[in-house]
Formats: sequence, structure tokens, C-alpha cells
Amino acid sequence: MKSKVIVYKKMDEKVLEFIRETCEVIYFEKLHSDVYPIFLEELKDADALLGSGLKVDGDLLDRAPHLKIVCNTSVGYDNLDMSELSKRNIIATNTPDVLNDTVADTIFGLLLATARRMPELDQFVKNGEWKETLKEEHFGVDVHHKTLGIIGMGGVGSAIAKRARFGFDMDILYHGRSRKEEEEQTYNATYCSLEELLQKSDFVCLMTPLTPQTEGLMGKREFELMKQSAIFINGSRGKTVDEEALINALRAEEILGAGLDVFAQEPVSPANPLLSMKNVVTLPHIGSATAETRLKMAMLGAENLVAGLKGETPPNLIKGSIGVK
Ligand SMILES: NC(=O)C1=CN([C@@H]2O[C@H](COP(=O)(O)OP(=O)(O)OC[C@H]3O[C@@H](n4cnc5c(N)ncnc54)[C@H](O)[C@@H]3O)[C@@H](O)[C@H]2O)C=CC1
Ligand SMILES: O=C(O)C(=O)CO
Repeated sequence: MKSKVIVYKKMDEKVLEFIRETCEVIYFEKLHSDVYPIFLEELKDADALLGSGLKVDGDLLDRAPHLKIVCNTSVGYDNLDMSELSKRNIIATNTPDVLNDTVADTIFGLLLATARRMPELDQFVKNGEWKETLKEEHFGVDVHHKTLGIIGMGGVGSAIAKRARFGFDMDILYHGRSRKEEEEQTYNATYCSLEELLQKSDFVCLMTPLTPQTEGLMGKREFELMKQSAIFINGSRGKTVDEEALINALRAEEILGAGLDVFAQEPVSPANPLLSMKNVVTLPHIGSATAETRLKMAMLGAENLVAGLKGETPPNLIKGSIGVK
């Protein structure tokens, strides 16, 4: 009998066909409230889950007693309760690396757009306000030859460092759990404490996963440590930042601006004060959102899933998953 796979996110037909070669596929383009009860029913005899963003916790897993593998089509896996999965001998996978360049392009674009105030000036032109040569009040700040501080020098952080070093002649500081010799040699990146990074950087880019250690990592004290002329960029997860502290720091002009691809609540509430600040550039969590890269992520997720169901070791087992230290 074929294994039963629940796909809970819109997926390219090529990806579904690949899974269907060996498995039965129950496909939900989206888990909206109308189909959620059907999804729960299907979970009862499902062997595998493929998608991203679904909170997979003890309650959900209690409804899926036959589950063997949970495959995220994202690199972040803060939606998965790894200890509940391990307790039940369920393996978990993610999709690292295939998205690094695409996410780095987005995050660097966000940094440039914030520094040079592009969305604000785009509106200025479109509103017919451009009536004479621009004055200093509309000037931005330079990016090239400045100092970029990267918190979380992993796959994406490293791809951001590459752009900063070779495209913009920037000096790179980084902070993380360990030293990265390759990045130090290739991008001339300097390891430092979080405090030093915050004090010395012109741009602070947060690129860690969301974990109990990184939740609220950027708070009141951290924004106070940043230069008043510095810009904060968040490409990680919204909850790595204490949003209230960020709002207060921007209001008090403790920092110059912020570029945000992620928010504590997504989709972000229209009432969030960050949305009405001119010096904040916002994006709707589009780090990896190109057709090419999303297809690569989906296909990698499917390959992990098929390998796991065959009893092979999937290429992207998550740290903390059973069988991985
Ligand atoms: N905005 C978007 O669309 C995207 C967001 N992300 C987010 O970015 C995160 C990082 O992605 P990758 O670079 O692919 O992951 P990665 O695992 O390659 O790198 C993460 C880095 O953060 C470091 N880190 C972990 N805990 C830390 C801590 N407490 N303090 C400092 N550094 C710490 C790790 O040592 C590692 O070097 C993902 O987990 C996800 O949450 C990733 C891709 C797209
Ligand atoms: O992969 C991730 O973690 C994302 O946030 C979307 O690409």
C-alpha cells in the first residue's frame, strides 16, 4: 500500500507528480477554515506532511498517530515542536541553501531601499510632489564603504556578506554562536560580541532562526546600543525583535530607520504603528518569494519526504530531529 502524504500548501504540479510516483497525495492548496476539519480527518492515517508554516505541536501530532515524517518547504522550522516530534519518533526536514541567494537579494534590496528611502520617494514622484530639484530633507545615507553587522552568519547571512563585501566594499562584523573561518577569510568578516556589533555597525541585519534563545533578541537595550545614524534590517522572524522596543526606538530617533520583511504577527495588522512610519520600509515576508526558488524549495521538500518514506536518510534532516545530534 502506498504511503499517504498530506500536502497543505499550494505546490507546483511537477512536485505533486514526483510525490505521486510513490505515494498517495491528499492535496490542500491552503488550510483555510472550510477545509481544516477535512485536513484533521485525513491526518488520522497520514504518513507524511509537506508544506510550511503549520504549527506542528503535541495537539496536532496526537491526531496523527501514523505520522513518520514532517517536511517543511522552508529553511525556518520554528513552526515545528521538535521535542514532540522526537518523542514520537517522527523525523523532520527543512530546505536550506537553495534559497540563500534569493533571500540575500531581497534583504540587501530592503537595506538599499531603506537607506535611500526608495518607497517614500517613489510615492513622492507618483503623488506629483516632484516639482523642483530635491532638497537635503529627501536625501538618504550611503551604503557603500559603511559597516554592516550581521547577527546570524549562516547560509543567508553569508550570502548577504558576499553582496556587501564585493558589491559595496563594506566592512563586515558578525555575531553568532560560533566563528566562521570561511566568511572571515572570504569576506574579511570580523567576529565580535553582540554589543560591539551594535555599537559599531551602520546597518544591523538580523538573520538568526527563531529559537527560545533568539526570541526578543533585539530589545530596548540593543536598540539603545545602536548608532543614532544606523538602520536596522530584520530578515529572520518577527519575534526575534521586541516590536514595541523597535517602535519606541524609532519614535525616540535612537536609530535612523528600519527595513522589515517579517513581523511578530503575519499578516501584519494595518494598525501596527510601524506601517505609518516613513523611515520604515516593509515587505510581506517575501525573502525567498521568486517562482524559481519557491519551486526549488518545494522540490527539495518533496525529495526529503520521499527519501524519508523509503527509509533512507533525507538530505536535510533538521538538527534535533531523531537520528541527528
Ligand atoms: N525572510 C524570509 O523570507 C526568510 C527568513 N529566514 C529566516 O532566517 C533564518 C536563518 O536562515 P539560514 O541562514 O538559512 O539558516 P542557517 O541555519 O544557515 O543560519 C542561521 C545562523 O544563525 C546562527 N544562530 C543561531 N542561534 C543564534 C543566536 N542565539 N545568536 C546568534 N546567532 C545564532 C546560527 O549559528 C547560524 O549561523 C531561518 O531560520 C528563518 O527563520 C530564512 C529564509 C527566508
Ligand atoms: O524559508 C523560510 O524560512 C522562509 O521564511 C521563507 O522562505
